[in-house]
Amino acid sequence: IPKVDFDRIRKDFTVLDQQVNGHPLVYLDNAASSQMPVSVADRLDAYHRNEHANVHRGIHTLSQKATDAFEMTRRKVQQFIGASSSDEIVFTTGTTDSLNLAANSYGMENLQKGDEIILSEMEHHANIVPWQMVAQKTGAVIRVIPVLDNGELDMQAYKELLGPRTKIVSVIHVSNALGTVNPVKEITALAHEHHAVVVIDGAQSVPHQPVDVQDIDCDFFTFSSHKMCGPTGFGILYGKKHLLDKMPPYRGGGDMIDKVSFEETTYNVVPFRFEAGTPPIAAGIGLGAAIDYLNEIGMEQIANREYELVDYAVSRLREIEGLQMIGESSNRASVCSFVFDDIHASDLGTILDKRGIAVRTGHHCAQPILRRFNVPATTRASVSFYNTTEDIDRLVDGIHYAKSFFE
Ligand SMILES: Cc1ncc(COP(=O)(O)O)c(CN[C@@H]2CONC2=O)c1O
Repeated sequence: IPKVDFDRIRKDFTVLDQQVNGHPLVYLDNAASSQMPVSVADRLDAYHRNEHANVHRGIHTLSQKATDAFEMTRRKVQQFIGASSSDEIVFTTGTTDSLNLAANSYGMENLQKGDEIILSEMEHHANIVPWQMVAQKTGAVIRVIPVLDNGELDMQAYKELLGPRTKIVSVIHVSNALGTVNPVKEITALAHEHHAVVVIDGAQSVPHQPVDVQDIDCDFFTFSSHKMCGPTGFGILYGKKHLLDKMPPYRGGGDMIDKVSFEETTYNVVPFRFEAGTPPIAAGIGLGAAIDYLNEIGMEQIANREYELVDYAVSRLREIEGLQMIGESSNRASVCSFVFDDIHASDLGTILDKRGIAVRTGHHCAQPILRRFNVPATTRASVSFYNTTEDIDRLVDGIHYAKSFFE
């Protein structure tokens, strides 16, 4: 496989060419949202300028062309995550929407009082709150897999939590707060031994490594376009066809119906049953362009590049006196989270921004895991394949500069 020239790749991200506060931008907030290559921005521009029309029911040419381009993304997503059919690809507005759909449609239909939903201590709020809402309505109970001191799941505790009342296991693939990559294939196999259904929150895995949902054998898988070089406002719920077929829609309106009368309404087939109203057409086409871009580089190459960068970041950060990494797992993707005893994360983030360095500080919509590590906030640097070791060096220099303020 020819080695990818990532220096040339970086030039595709013109947003990185700017100055921030008089310094060249160093963008290390990719876990929050990735940047968009020129080819995706151009695709969106071309659609808006020359191709826009509403999709699915138009009989005129422009509508058909927009429909073809939009539905092409469904097939691209199917191929990208290794689904067996494009019918298993539901378009949503993002991972949060996808998880709410899984919880409100599959959850509400299949949970009885006393049934158990297993989550983990490191979940993002998008994979906690929808299940709490459904548990309140159904009387189901939420059980939580603890996280070890190194930021990995306590798999022994997980095995002990599994039992005859376990109906759903919903866990994060890669922690957006710690960077830990969880053994989702093993988690799924263990859950299936107890006839539980498995939902994987893949928001932080799909952008950074090859994902094969049939190999994992999970029942549902969710992710967002804006974390994988695509536009915001668009995401995916993958679901095994035999499960989606039995799920009721949880949002009603146009397109998701077959026949409507005031006496009775019948629904469209899967996946359209779950896609009410005019979809974010441009964003869907933009995601298709993002997948083309990622496929051209190759997810293996992207994963290897990012492992190199995150390993370099961890080794350089570890040299800094007083820095405490939160989440020490060697099996990590993209994210480094850290704290200092004597510098609050938001102060550090503000000073880094003054030097053109973009990181995220706070609880990263994962308050339980920060509480577990007894920290109010962390500073999180998250890399993507278009970052460089110079970006990491600038981050480390920026931290030393910030420390000088507090010494
Ligand atoms: C693991 C995980 N799950 C769900 C979500 C929600 O995705 P949407 O916002 O696209 O619905 C995020 C977003 N990550 C947050 C967003 O900002 N910083 C983060 O780490 C996430 O990292």
